[in-house]
Amino acid sequence: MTPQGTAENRDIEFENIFLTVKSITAYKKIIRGVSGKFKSGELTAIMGPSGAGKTSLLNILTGYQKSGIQGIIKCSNERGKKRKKASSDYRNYSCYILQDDHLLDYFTVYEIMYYTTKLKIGGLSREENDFLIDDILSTLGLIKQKRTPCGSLSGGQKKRLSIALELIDDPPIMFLDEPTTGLDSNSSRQCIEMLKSLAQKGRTIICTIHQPSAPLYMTFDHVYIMAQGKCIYQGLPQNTISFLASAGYICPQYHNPADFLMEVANGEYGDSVDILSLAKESCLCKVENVLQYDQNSNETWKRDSCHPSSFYTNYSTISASEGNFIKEQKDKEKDMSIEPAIITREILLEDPECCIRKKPSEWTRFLVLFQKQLIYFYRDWTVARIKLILHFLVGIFLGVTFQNSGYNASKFITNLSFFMVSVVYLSYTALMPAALRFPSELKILRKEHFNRWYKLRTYYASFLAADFPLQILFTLAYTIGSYTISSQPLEIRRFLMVFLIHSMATLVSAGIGTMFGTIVNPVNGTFLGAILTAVNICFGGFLCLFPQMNNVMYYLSNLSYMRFCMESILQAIYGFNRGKLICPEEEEYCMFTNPNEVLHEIGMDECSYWTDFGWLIVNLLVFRLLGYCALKYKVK
Ligand SMILES: Nc1ncnc2c1ncn2[C@@H]1O[C@H](COP(=O)(O)OP(=O)(O)OP(=O)(O)O)[C@@H](O)[C@H]1O
Repeated sequence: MTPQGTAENRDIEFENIFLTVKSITAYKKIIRGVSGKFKSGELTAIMGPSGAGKTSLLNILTGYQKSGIQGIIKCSNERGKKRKKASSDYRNYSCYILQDDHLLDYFTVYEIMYYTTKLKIGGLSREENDFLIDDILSTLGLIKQKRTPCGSLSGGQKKRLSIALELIDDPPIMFLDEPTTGLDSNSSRQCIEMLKSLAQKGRTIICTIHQPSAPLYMTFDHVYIMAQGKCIYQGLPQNTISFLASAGYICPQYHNPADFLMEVANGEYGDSVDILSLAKESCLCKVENVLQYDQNSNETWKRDSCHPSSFYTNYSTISASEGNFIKEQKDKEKDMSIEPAIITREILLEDPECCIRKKPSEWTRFLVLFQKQLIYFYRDWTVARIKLILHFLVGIFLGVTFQNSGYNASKFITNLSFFMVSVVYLSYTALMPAALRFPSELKILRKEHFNRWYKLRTYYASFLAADFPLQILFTLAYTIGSYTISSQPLEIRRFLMVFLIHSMATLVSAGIGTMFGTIVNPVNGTFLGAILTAVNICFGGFLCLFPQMNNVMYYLSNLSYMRFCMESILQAIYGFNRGKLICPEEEEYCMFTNPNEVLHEIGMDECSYWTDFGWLIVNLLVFRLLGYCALKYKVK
């Protein structure tokens, strides 16, 4: 139940990892044949100058980066009983805490922990759930902030909360990208000490870090130093200075070894990367050779054998052939296929089921996510309340503007304008927020989905289930005022038919917004959405009447959801045996008093309300499906 001490021991070993990415003009090698081993029970720091490839390596090890990789990653448990598994299984035992903390500001620490526990672990009672939450929050020193909204937490507290969320299902392997970035030295120390205590309980913890202070550097059990996509040192932090000295780089007295290492890696003492990576290679070779003779060797011995004094001798003998070695390495890199290959992952697992807590069903997750969405809508007053009030006020405003147009035969053109304006208003106000919403939530979604909190389709279904009623509520707020004040026929049936089509216009355009906003960036998403809406308006059958459209445009108008909206609304208003329109006494002449003549004049007399409604349903399904596909593509 508790997070402490229950993690399965798993080591991570990787060999000859290469990463090639395609930039705009050419292929670029980011990681150049790195190997290493990160042991369970240890806190490992991946360090190096900016651009060294730390995050790229972490992305490869976590499975976040999937293309352009070559090499082997092995994950084994304590006893190392071999068992092959697919790469997705490897991820089942790890979590990845990204550099930025993507948290929902409107939830308190307890609430976010509560819902995440519900998403990750099935079958817990409320008491068990609360016990687990308190235990984790106490471990991470967040118990006092239990009722604090996430948006009000400090940077360090947010980082700890991100870790706490991933500790809920007690992953044996944890990856953290720069957990101390943005923290002051005291918070950085607390964070690293907390990670170290978690590692001591058997977890494999790997993090990237930028230039730690000297005491912090010595806190790590293992450091892995990178420069220019290569590993230049791996081992105990305490051995760094003597390792560098053996390679000819003498650390000045009282100088932070981590700083000195970075200076060397940055080339401040000449081109050192190849020399150091060669030095490190020879050190490792020596360790491996000796290990072959002594299978019972323990870890301390292994590290000692990597001590520079023993290494130095070895390095001297190899340095004569240094040029050849470096050339060999470069040739090896050239030989690597430019076309990215998929990485081979070999998983060595004892019993994969034993360390996984019971997962909740997707239905349970759906309910939890649905509840979360509703709370979010309720708490962010800009999402629901302000929109509801504005829709109501705008409905009244437009109703007054188009007053009496509903029954007045002399104002039938004005009445057509009223419905066109209504459909356009509802479309724009649904499309724009939808185009902006997912891009802003994509990072949270990506993190949670990557760490297996839920399936994407579960999230999407819960979003739709919470969003649809809200959109329909907004539409109702608009329709009530505008319909009655503009004097449309006061018949429940006709009102409901218009309301239904207004709702469809809202839901279809929100689907278009989601699709565009997800595929391209928010700026382009709103731009494309605005263009599509403008084209749709032209095909609505009012600005350009269908009888006056050429054949090609008329058939193209079948692609416009606004055409179906206008046809069905005008059928609901003027069709279904409506009585004659009133021609006021002050008017000398009314062209049409018969509603059928109005429909005939605009070429909509042969339309069917329910057929048009059916086409709107098709539009809705198509755009929502495309929105889901776009989201899936972006998240993956
Ligand atoms: N998709 C990509 N296309 C082109 N270059 C890339 C791509 N991804 C990473 N790089 C380059 O690879 C190098 C390593 O990037 P990475 O983010 O791994 O570095 P880092 O060591 O984590 O740096 P920092 O400490 O600044 O975060 C950088 O020079 C970066 O510009």
